[in-house]
Amino acid sequence: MEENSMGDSRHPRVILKNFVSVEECKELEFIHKSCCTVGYRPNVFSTTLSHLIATRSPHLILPFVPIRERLKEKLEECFGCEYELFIEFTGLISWTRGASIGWHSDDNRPYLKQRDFAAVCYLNSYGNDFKGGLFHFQDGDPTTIEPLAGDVVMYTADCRNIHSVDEITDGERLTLTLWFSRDCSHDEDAKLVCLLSQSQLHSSNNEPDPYLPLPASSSMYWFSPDHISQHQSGFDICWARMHILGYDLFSPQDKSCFSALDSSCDFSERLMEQLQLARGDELFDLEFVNILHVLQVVQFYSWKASKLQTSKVERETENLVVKLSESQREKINNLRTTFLNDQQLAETVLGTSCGESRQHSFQWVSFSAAVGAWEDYTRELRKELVLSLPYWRTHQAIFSVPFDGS
Ligand SMILES: O=C(O)CCC(=O)C(=O)O
Ligand SMILES: [Fe+2]
Repeated sequence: MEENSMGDSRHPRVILKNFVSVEECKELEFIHKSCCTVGYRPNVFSTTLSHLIATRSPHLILPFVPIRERLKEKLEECFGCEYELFIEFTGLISWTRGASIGWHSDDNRPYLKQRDFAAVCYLNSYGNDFKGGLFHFQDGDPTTIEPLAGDVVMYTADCRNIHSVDEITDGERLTLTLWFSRDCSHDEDAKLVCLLSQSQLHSSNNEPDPYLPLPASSSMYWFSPDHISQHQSGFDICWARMHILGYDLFSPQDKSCFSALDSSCDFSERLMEQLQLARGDELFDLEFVNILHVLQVVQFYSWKASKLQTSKVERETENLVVKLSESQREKINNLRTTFLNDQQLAETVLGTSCGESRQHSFQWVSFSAAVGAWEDYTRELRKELVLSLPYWRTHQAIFSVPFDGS
């Protein structure tokens, strides 16, 4: 089928090539890998916009804004329903080994009847980043879509577009998925503006540092193979993502409850504790406020590593790290046993044999530069959010506000 053309009216659908830029894909990948929770189905992870607000990272909504706008405009144009649609849901969704979905339409539950259209943006690529995961339409053309970063598929949510996704066999398949509704009572924007207004009030109430993320309940980050044995076997997905990238975590507080054998201490509290990063036999000097804080910086470094390496980093390497002592190592191992209870499973689910050659070489000097660059990035987005929110509240809608004086 030709790009942008509606082809067969019995199966209203559109494929857009390179609709999302490489840089936009990378930024959304950074957000997902530092903020996602376990999803609604086995081996699926998701990041919703309301979750970003709830975990004190509302500024991370901003990178979605221009993409949502362009998608809605394009969809309305292609399907001839200008000014009729509301975004019902926006989310980053990743599927890992074992995830798949059989033939279905996207409005196939009583509580999904408000869905009129779907837009799926592929943020990474079949073959490069994951294996399996091909998208199929049951009838009409095209039948099969090979997900490629930047491409978008849009289709009606009804039974004219029955589709399926093959099982993922390796890697992590990432999409930005939106559903649209004609029913204004399902407008996601109005709900988000309301949540943002509340969180804004909250953060002005003498919060020490509103830039720092706050983890949700630990169960939202716990991956267990059977969904029954919570906290028995499985792993914390934040811990697992850092493990996959070669990091360990150390708790500078000398608390006995960090022993894997001591179950009297509340599990969820440990994620909120101050943490330090370790790598090999080295301990990074900086203390992070909680697991999400470390993870955002680590993922930011992964995103920006190549740039941070080529730019001249003037800072001294010494004083950044110390050698781990024997007892510190032991504490790290205890932590790991608790949070990566099933290390093998974590590596199978979140690790990949795809694209291993693209892993950048690690340097503490450039990591240290990434800490500062992450703070700058966060501060800029915060500023933009604070400026945008009054306009969003007035219009009860989320849109790009041009700050050029107009
Ligand atoms: O990710 C895709 O390609 C489609 C996913 C899907 O069908 C769904 O979430 O309903
Ligand atoms: Fe679907």
